[in-house]
Amino acid sequence: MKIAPSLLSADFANLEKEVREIEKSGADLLHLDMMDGHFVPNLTFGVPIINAIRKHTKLPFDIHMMVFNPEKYLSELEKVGVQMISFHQEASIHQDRIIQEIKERKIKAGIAINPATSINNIEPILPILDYVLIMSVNPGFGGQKFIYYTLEKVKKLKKIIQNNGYNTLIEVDGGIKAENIQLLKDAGADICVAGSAVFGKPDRKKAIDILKI
Ligand SMILES: O=C(CO)[C@H](O)[C@H](O)COP(=O)(O)O
Ligand SMILES: [Co+2]
Repeated sequence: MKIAPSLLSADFANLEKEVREIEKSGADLLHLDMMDGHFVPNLTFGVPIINAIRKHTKLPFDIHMMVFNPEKYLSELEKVGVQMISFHQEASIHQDRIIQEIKERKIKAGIAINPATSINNIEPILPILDYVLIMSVNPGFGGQKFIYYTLEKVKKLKKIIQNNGYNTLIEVDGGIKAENIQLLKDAGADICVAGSAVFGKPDRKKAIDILKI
């Protein structure tokens, strides 16, 4: 299973140092939470900041867009050089079109779903998705408690993917820590995002090693 540290819990005044350190600490991806203050009640960073940190690490960039009108940012993100983009099922009524637009740019396309959203809503588009991002907290903030009922969605989705022979990966995001990561492995998660459990710790390498056990 891959670990994607979320920059949301990093020291925003020292981003260059933070991303260099996380690359050396064994992170597989860098998870970047774009929030617009409308889709979620919080504002983080946009393309200029993502572009600034792109120069300091070779880690694949996993962009989690918690924004309305996600299609507005695709062209700029392509220029920056990002490898994965997910947008929220709840934020767009043109999901198929946006997925195609991401894939045309040779970027992996994912759809994110809130804890209260059923996976039935995304079943029709599973064949064209590279990954599904299952939120295990309500989007908007780092450091929240893991919502345990979302594990059932991971298990159900894994079965659908396996039964149909799809290549879709499952990423889980929110409240993931050493205490619950085994449950996510057992449920079939391929990528786990961890913000406070990695950037919130003084020794990031040790934090990632613990999650990978
Ligand atoms: O998308 C997110 C919040 O909306 C973050 O990726 C997530 O919360 C990571 O932080 P933590 O591991 O501290 O929960
Ligand atoms: Co996220």
